[in-house]
Amino acid sequence: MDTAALPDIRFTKGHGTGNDFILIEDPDGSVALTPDQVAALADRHFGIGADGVIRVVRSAALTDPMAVAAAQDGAEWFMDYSNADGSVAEMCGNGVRVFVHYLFENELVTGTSVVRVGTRAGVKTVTRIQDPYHDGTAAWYSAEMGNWSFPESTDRGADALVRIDDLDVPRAGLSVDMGNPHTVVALATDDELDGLSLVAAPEVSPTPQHGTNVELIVPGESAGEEGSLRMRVHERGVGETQSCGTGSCAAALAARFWAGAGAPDRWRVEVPGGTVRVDVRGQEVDLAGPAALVARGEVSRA
Ligand SMILES: N[C@@H](CCC[C@H](N)C(=O)O)C(=O)O
Repeated sequence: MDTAALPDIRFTKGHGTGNDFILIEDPDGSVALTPDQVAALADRHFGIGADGVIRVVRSAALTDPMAVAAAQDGAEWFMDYSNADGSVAEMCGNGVRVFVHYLFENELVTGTSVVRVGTRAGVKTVTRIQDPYHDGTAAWYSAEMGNWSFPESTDRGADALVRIDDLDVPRAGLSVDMGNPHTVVALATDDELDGLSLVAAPEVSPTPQHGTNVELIVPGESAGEEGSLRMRVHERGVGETQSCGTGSCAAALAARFWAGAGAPDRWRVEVPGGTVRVDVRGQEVDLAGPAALVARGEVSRA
């Protein structure tokens, strides 16, 4: 990492199901990193390494229209999220849980278990909850992710063709708008999912104007009212990651759509980095999962 290109900054490293982030606390909005600086920090060989960089900043300190709207809506804190390549994304489902965990652990918010967070995809309400799947000590949060949508053509169940290394023929994909763009592809077996290389970005046609995250899923057995699926993901602006929160929501919505009438509204999503839970509530969706902070440090030219 060329530290000369970076301001002196303190950082915290955190993750949600292995989707890892560098958090920079900047309450007054004085640390505006360039895309190159974000990419330098996130570089796994020459930097700290992360899937994304999150600035923890007061909504009122920014001029971004979404931050201005968040401040007017009473959301004190804004999640300023960038992908590892320095591109800005609208939303990060794992990131918003880690963000709220950071606020609590650093006493930037006290006396409540519910926080409303400004994001580029609108204000999200995040609540600390009990881990529904394990008896461990992991901190879990549920985020109201807001509205989702399929494209208008979805009555056919697919609206894109996706070419993936190691698969001979393109597969049908379903686009899901979670505030950020997703394309979900169902595969037939666990072996097919596990055997794929996701080093290269899957090619999606027609090419989405702003790119897309691509989720590969294998739906599993339902347990009572809860469906299940396994997922791997290639994230826009990052590459393959251990988990994607908005991607898990998109995957559950696609699996539920493909399963047809009577499909469950609750889905357990197994990703390489752990387990998250998705609840569909009509045109809205909630995402629950763990959040952890693992290290603190300082980037310094001294
Ligand atoms: N990992 C995130 C999604 C981050 C943004 C994504 N790469 C994009 O460009 O849309 C999540 O947990 O949702």
